[in-house]
Amino acid sequence: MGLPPGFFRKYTADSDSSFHFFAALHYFPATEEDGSVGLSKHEDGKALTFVLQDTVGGLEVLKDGEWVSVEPINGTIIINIGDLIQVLTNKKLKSATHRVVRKPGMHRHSMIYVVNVDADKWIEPLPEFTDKVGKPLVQVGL
Ligand SMILES: O=C(O)CCC(=O)C(=O)O
Ligand SMILES: [Fe+2]
Repeated sequence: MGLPPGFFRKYTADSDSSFHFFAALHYFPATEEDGSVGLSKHEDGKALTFVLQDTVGGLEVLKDGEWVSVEPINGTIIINIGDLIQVLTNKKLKSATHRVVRKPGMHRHSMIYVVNVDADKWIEPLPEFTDKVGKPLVQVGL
């Protein structure tokens, strides 16, 4: 990204207010009654999400208007860019739209670790990612 090592440390100095969190998720098998939506399409709102999924699959990412399956690869962790990083980088790094589709007859498990920033940090595009006027494309206060 062209930023010095440790640059983001100042955004997570106060771990009490940044409230990173871990969650273990269980998706039940799809049924005719309930359908197959596990998580409807969304973008992650914080800084980063680390996702560890089992071998069932079902995580999909929207790429050029098409849903692409994020196939489970043993021993890998998926890192999702969240909205906060998208804003800081002025959309150079994109917060991907994704969803989880449940499969018939299969329980799915995943674990997520969400990295946030401190509650009092102002989030707008960093000068390194703006034009000469420094004009942000979007601005969010958290
Ligand atoms: O369960 C997964 O694989 C992804 C979960 C997810 O996208 C989320 O919790 O935001
Ligand atoms: Fe997500």
